[in-house]
Amino acid sequence: MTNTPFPLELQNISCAFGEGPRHVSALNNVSLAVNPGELVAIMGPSGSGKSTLLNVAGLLQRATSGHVLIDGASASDLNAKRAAETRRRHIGVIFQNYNLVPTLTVGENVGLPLELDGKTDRQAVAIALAEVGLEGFDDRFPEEISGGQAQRVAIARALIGPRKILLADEPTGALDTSTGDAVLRVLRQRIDSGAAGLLVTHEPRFAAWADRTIMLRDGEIQ
Ligand SMILES: Nc1ncnc2c1ncn2[C@@H]1O[C@H](COP(=O)(O)OP(=O)(O)OP(=O)(O)O)[C@@H](O)[C@H]1O
Repeated sequence: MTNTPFPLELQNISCAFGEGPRHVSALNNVSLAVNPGELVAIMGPSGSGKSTLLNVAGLLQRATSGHVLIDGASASDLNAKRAAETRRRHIGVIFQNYNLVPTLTVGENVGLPLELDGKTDRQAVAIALAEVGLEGFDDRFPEEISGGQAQRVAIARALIGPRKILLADEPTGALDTSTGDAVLRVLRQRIDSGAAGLLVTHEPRFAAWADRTIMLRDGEIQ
């Protein structure tokens, strides 16, 4: 019998920045496996390595040592182009800052991951925008919407297409309580339909949406 691989697995990840007196060990031998349909909250004090862990899992930051496995295949040594392709096809990342492209409309921003893969799909864009409560916003530009709406556009962009891994770094930061809950509900629905997720949050109230919580301290799982 073969074991089904985890959608996302981190094996013995260490990540250091800087040299000499500027050396910082952000992550120290962190291992974590996430099942399909599982949302794992990552909590811990400021500077404990939460964002670094998310960036390594999202192939945005290379670990100093250890492996990132996606569906059992090593993704740690991909070059930048292959890492970007893998991210676009399999991983949705919601950043603390929204990273919307100012010269593209809301609809174009949301559809960008599909567009880059040559798969324009206006219907998928409309569905993703409706999921975050922004139907009809397609033709607005980022400067014409509020901070909370921009955050929801970024979430729609992260959710579009069949992403098997969803990574969210304080996704509720700029949102009022009820909109924050609505966003978590959308994330939770995607997880319940089979995606694997990591959610960095400072708020126990939002961590309560996760199936389990890991605590980081000084780059180590407690
Ligand atoms: N690019 C970088 N260069 C140098 N040091 C970095 C870099 N990125 C992170 N660090 C350091 O690594 C450690 C972990 O940072 P990280 O951003 O992962 O923490 P965090 O838990 O997400 O913090 P916060 O809750 O404040 O966002 C910190 O000491 C930080 O200063």
